[in-house]
Amino acid sequence: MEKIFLNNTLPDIFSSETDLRSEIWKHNVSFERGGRYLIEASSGTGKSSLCSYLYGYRADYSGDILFDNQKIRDQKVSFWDTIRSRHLSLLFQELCLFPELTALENVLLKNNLTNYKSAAAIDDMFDQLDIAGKKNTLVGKMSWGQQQRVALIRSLCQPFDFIILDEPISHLDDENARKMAELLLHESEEQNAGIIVTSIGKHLPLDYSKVLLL
Ligand SMILES: Nc1ncnc2c1ncn2[C@@H]1O[C@H](COP(=O)(O)OP(=O)(O)OP(=O)(O)O)[C@@H](O)[C@H]1O
Repeated sequence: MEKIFLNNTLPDIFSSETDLRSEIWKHNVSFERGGRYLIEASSGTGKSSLCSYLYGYRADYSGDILFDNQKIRDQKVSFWDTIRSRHLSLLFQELCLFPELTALENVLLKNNLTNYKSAAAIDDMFDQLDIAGKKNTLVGKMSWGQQQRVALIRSLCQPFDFIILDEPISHLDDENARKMAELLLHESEEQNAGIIVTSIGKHLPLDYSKVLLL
């Protein structure tokens, strides 16, 4: 996938809104593979809705969203299976890790779908994010900031053309945010992938090619 295109897209819930200041809703917006995009949002402007639309969980919007030239509305489960395992990775704001599994088990669940990363490469990522000692800890017993790092590692354990990160550093200090950005950038450059980050506060420190207000 080379391009994600939003064509006059608007969540149904905002259809009667007369004071939209968004640079995304009701606009034509392109996210290009290889680009780095920051979406700055205030609470309630539809950040989670946008992520749900792009990941195929919801379609309560007007206008269109296209992956390359293909509209994503009404696509079959098999389309989304391929997209989610090979083309688009999402780090959920709520992380969606399994608390009753260890950090490593959570990561392997994803990696086993494509065997994209070797065991050594996964170990390296735990090292780089300073949570090597937590690999065998149950996620339910980890802090939220530690869980955010596990969720990033999991999101990198698949091939992708684009990666979407929904408020990835809300619970991280600057040093850990920097380490996360470094790992993300390295992995994305290897795949020439596009990065889309949302933020309502602290920004993941990247050299963004475009900043858009939601
Ligand atoms: N599953 C849903 N179906 C329909 N409308 C929804 C759904 N979830 C949220 N909304 C509505 O969409 C609007 C935007 O909500 P959304 O959760 O996308 O915002 P957000 O920018 O992510 O907010 P926050 O940063 O506070 O989490 C809200 O008015 C909300 O009521």
